[in-house]
Amino acid sequence: MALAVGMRVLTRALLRPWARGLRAAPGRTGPAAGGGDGVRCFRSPRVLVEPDPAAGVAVVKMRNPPVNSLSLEFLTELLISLEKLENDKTFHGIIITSDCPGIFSAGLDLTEMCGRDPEHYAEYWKAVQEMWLRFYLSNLVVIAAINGISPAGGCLLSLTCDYRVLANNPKYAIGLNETLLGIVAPFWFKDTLVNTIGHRSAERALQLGLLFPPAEALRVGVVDQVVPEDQVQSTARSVMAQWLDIPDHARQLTKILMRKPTADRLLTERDADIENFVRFICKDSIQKSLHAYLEKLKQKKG
Ligand SMILES: CC/C=C\C/C=C\CCCC/C=C/C(=O)SCCNC(=O)CCNC(=O)[C@H](O)C(C)(C)COP(=O)(O)OP(=O)(O)OC[C@H]1O[C@@H](n2cnc3c(N)ncnc32)[C@H](O)[C@@H]1OP(=O)(O)O
Repeated sequence: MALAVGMRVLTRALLRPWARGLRAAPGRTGPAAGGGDGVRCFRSPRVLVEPDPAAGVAVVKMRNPPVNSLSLEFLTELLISLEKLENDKTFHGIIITSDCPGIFSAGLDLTEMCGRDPEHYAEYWKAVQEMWLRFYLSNLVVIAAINGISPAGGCLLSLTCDYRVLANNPKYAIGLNETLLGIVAPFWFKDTLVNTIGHRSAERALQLGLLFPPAEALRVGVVDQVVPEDQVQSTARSVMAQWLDIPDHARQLTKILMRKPTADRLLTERDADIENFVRFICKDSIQKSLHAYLEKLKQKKG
């Protein structure tokens, strides 16, 4: 228990000033209808939290249209929602899913990594690290109900969860496809994938930038279950019930035992990782590839 408490104190201490600022800002987040049972539901412009207090579960819906790209503001709102749910003893599990049809998350927001200054890149990267740390080490059971395509950072967010349910739709794919953009998945992205699918499969997937369609994602282990699209949420709910049957303290400590060594690697190298990112992303060649990639996305529309 002391270990679990220690980890929570540590991760809380890591909450960035940008998050503290936003938390204090009136009107950005606030209590909304949660029923007459005293349970509060928190909303923010890009995150909709639907609480089910009787089950001890909240559904966190990402709604940052058009593609749920993980912008600085969106990451901040996600972290604040997670923290509020963790601090509310009513909740033992969350289901993270998308409110944008066909897209779970398009990953990191490319516009945060293009044409900005080094200070911005550093701030953004710290927020990405924070998202990974907070979700990966959350004391809650976190289940991803993946109802759309989930490349790169979207896949990373799913990989932080305890269980992944993917909709069986041939248009959906999931994976760390960074090399296709000419960029390199950082060591903690890689570690998370290795912990999920093993070294050999991760090496192949990372070098080739593979985006796995549902059947392959299940075969390689990037997801735990593939179900018809209309059963993603209900499956996530029944899996959640099974996880919540386990005594919470034993499950939480086991989670920390499994994940702490991976998280510690980033925690001890956090500043160096930010410096590496800023150095890498500021390179002319990288900026050119990212600009070209964004242009290609825009031109796709015709
Ligand atoms: C040595 C190493 C040291 C340090 C580390 C250094 C490196 C960096 C590591 C960085 C890791 C990066 C992780 C990432 O997540 S990068 C992002 C990867 N994401 C993708 O490749 C997905 C891109 N998007 C798509 O493929 C499609 O948009 C998608 C999701 C299939 C949806 O398709 P569709 O419905 O047709 O929608 P559009 O393509 O038309 O897109 C609509 C609109 O959204 C914009 N957009 C899409 N994706 C992003 C994004 N990730 N960020 C920002 N904006 C995005 C797109 O441009 C369109 O904009 P418009 O203005 O035209 O409406």
